[in-house]
Amino acid sequence: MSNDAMGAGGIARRGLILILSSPSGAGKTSISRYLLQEENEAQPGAMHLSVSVTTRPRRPSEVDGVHYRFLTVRQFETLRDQGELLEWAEVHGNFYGTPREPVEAALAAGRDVLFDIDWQGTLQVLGKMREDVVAVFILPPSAAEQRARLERRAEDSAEVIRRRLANARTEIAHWPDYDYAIINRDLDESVKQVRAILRAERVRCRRLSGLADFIRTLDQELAAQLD
Ligand SMILES: Nc1nc2c(ncn2[C@@H]2O[C@H](COP(=O)(O)OP(=O)(O)O)[C@@H](O)[C@H]2O)c(=O)[nH]1
Ligand SMILES: Nc1ncnc2c1ncn2[C@@H]1O[C@H](COP(=O)(O)OP(=O)(O)O)[C@@H](O)[C@H]1O
Repeated sequence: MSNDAMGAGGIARRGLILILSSPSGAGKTSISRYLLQEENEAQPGAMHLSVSVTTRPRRPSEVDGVHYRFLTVRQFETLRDQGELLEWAEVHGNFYGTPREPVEAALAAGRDVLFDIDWQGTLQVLGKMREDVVAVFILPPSAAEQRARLERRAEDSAEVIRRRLANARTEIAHWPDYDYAIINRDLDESVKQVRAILRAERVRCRRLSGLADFIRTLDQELAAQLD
């Protein structure tokens, strides 16, 4: 495929970067999973997940290379120092970063790319690629529900859960940096809302790289009709 995928009505468009951020336990990983599944069922290959690198320990349910690439601090620093990360941050005492090359390849192939990154990474990507980014903030319905979700997930120690809840206060303060906010009460409803955002953002005029040609042709047709 060329640099641009086909947008609505067969008009070529650029891929976009969809960022989902949330305090831990709000549900962004769950939303991402269903979103990817539904989008790629609707149009195979439409959406690519950016798999981050991290120095945090792997959770029992996670697969290396699928959910994250798990690295030592030394390996992480090498990638970062070689300029291979589009953005990176320290979150909850561990390093996380987005490998640059797979993102560039996906966008160049006209695919949309999903990022699950925190507010620090979001600011870096906004600084570099604002026009391509749609940033969505996912929030839990309440602090009690957020804690209950982290406890039900049962993949982190009590100490790790405490730290994540403490960091949530800093994270939610960054809501003004985002384009959209979703309160994740019902998972299906939240996935629907993200898909509605995507649907609209895909037909933003500035993403429709084929629009100028389409309008030129339309204008010529109109002129010919009036001759
Ligand atoms: N800046 C940045 N943040 C990331 C990246 N990958 C994950 N994160 C964020 O790091 C935080 C912790 O993620 P994780 O350890 O998976 O815990 P969870 O949020 O409780 O599922 C979340 O806010 C993620 O969005 C990345 O590549 N860059
Ligand atoms: N809308 C929801 N209602 C109830 N439980 C949810 C909802 N969304 C996610 N969960 C559950 O809450 C826990 C945390 O969700 P997860 O997607 O891992 O959050 P995050 O990636 O934001 O840390 C998981 O056990 C998940 O199944």
